Amino acid sequence: MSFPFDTNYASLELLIEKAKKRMPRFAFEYLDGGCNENINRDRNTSELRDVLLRPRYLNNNYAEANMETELFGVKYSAPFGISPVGLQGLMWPNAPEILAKAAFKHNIPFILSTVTTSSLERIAELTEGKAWYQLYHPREEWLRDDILDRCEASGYDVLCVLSDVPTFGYRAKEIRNGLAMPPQLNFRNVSQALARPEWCLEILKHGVPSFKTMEKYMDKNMNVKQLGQFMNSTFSGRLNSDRIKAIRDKWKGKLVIKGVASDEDAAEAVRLGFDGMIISNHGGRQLDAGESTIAVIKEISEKYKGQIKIMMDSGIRTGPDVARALSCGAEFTFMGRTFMYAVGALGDKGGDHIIEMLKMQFRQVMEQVCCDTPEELQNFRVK
Ligand SMILES: Cc1cc2nc3c(=O)[nH]c(=O)nc-3n(C[C@H](O)[C@H](O)[C@H](O)COP(=O)(O)O)c2cc1C
Repeated sequence: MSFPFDTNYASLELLIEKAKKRMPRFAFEYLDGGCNENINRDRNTSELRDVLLRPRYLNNNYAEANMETELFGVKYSAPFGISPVGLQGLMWPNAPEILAKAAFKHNIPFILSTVTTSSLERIAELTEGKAWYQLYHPREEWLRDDILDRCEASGYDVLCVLSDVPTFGYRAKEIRNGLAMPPQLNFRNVSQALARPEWCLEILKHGVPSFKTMEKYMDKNMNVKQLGQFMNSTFSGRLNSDRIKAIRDKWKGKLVIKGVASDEDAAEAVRLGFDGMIISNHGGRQLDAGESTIAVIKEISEKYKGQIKIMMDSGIRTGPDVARALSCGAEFTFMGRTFMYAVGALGDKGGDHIIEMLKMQFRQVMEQVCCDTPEELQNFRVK
């Protein structure tokens, strides 16, 4: 049997091990951490893995697994995509471009974060307008409108508004490492970076990462501390229905809310006219006392199906995890850390590698349970 990925890294555990050796410690901890005691980060995956599927082996009519999944009028090659992640270029230089290119090649959605290190124009160009854009809601209306105009001009069809960062979660390692806002360059960070020569070489090649989409609004001579203050004051503010209505009125494309983690917010998302919602708790990085997303989706998927597209992220790591989430009512899934671990481990090759691996794992689950299409997975869940 031939494998379309590097068999030395045939599991996520192996990729994580490698990424840990190649990324500076502060960057790995930024990626890997949840908040507070990391309880909800771990609960997301452990409760997801309590979901069981029942295989059917004696079926004369089974043809083959078709992973294609339609979402907002686009047929994707698999029911998973790449969640928005901030500061990607700090974790591995050029990471947003590496992942956007891989997503485009494999025909899966890539969501670009407002606070990552490539500009929305560059990613639109690389993906021929197929990427989605995630909006951190700015305090100023003119700034929000300018970003939306840029998204429209660049050809984005799907706008994803983030709801779950009214304030930052308490992330002790980020605070210690100087990555909380305002960020600080300290001796420890510099020595951790110097201990990772491949990362340093890539930084030399691609330049020091910066908030590329936001550069237009920033003073060029800002030092790191001023930059932190700028980001803090620009994005502080809780999302509310007035702010959402203004976006809904202006944005002509599909509108998705990310960060729904309760029945009440799901009802509000439907009422406010969103086309889709991502059941997400930011990978357990915001509310450590929160529920896992699989618990939430089980509760709400039946209730809102058909009224709004229901997607899910947080805690999904593998092909079987994608299948578990779909079996509980998710119509599409996203992953954040999984893709970044792969890029940390394998650099330019990481995006391609992990997508091929996830596809193979997911297809294999479909074949085992004897399921033709992803949406049928619900019929195979052990209740
Ligand atoms: C390091 C890191 C940075 C993130 N930055 C953002 C961001 O800028 N915008 C956003 O909407 N979500 C952000 N998220 C949350 C992800 O979009 C996603 O919800 C989460 O990673 C899903 O959980 P998983 O990592 O367990 O797959 C971030 C997550 C991580 C791990």
